Amino acid sequence: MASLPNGAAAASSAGGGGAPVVDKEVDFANYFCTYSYLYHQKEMLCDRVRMDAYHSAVFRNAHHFRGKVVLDVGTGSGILAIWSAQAGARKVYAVEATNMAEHARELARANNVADIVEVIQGSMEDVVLPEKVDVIISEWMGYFLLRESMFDSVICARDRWLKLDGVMYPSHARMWLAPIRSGLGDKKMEDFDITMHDWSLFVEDTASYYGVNMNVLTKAYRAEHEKYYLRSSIWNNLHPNQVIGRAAVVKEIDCLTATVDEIREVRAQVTMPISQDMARLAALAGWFDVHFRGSKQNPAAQETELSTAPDENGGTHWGQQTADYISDSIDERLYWNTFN
Ligand SMILES: C[S@@+](CC[C@H](N)C(=O)[O-])C[C@H]1O[C@@H](n2cnc3c(N)ncnc32)[C@H](O)[C@@H]1O
Repeated sequence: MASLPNGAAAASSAGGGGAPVVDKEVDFANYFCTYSYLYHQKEMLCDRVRMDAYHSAVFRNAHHFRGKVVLDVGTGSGILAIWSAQAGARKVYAVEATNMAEHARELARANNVADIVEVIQGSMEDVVLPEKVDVIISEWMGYFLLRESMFDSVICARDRWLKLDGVMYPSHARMWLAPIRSGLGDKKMEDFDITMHDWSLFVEDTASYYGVNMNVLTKAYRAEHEKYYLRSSIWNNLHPNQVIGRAAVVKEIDCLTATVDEIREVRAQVTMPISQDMARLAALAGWFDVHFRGSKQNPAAQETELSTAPDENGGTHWGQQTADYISDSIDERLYWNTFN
């Protein structure tokens, strides 16, 4: 989960927790920082669609967990590790980069699984486990699936620690795009015009009050705001009736075999016929789903799906990412928001 709609990672003054223990670059530090707050973990724990999907996936497939060794990548509050233990795992390594690890430890103790769940505080990339694992479970998905790049850490964990016949939870992921109608594009355009008008007043005032002409910076200011208002996708929670044509899969990922190179860039040629009469194409919306199918050798007894598609019942905290269909650079805007 990313920290805030539209991926704006920010620490809140609410909640406890402390500084992250990993020393990464600045935005990476911000990213980890939010996860050290209980309020933020609670947001994820309150997403019923997300919770129900993982809960069903684990308990309907307890045979994958019974007597097995499990690795939970990014355990956060420890919820997936605790479920794994309750489903019968012999040992669960629960790795968490932030100080949330201490709360996860506390929670495991309070739920009587501390003898099974071993919480390890550290970056997954650096952690050394004493053994290989049968199952890797992780909730690594960001906006439009790849926003946080946490899947890189899962791939790293898989390549280092998963047994050859091991299982990934989730096992598969897909990215979707669909044509939509929305008033958001017009609103963004309006906001952009207001911002530029405000700038011209600022330029006039600075010249008349302080004797310096700022107009030479207008072009740069416009470019900066074009990127913010017009060339980045935004978070949205769409109603299904805003989807005006057929959605298309733009990327399918097998979590057991995917490589970092494979997810570095997503390109697809798709056809999305508009099916609603009189509908104006305003934007494209992107979302994802993941599946829990086990593996070929070790299939799930019951497959589970977690979908973040537009849903009339409110959907998930991931919502959808929308990019206005106003120029030919839509792919660039989705790219920008997904990977930066
Ligand atoms: C989306 S949250 C999921 C938390 C919990 N598993 C759940 O489902 O509620 C991802 C968690 O992974 C942690 N995390 C992300 N990358 C990590 C890494 N490379 N090593 C260790 N922890 C990581 C974050 O700090 C965060 O707590």
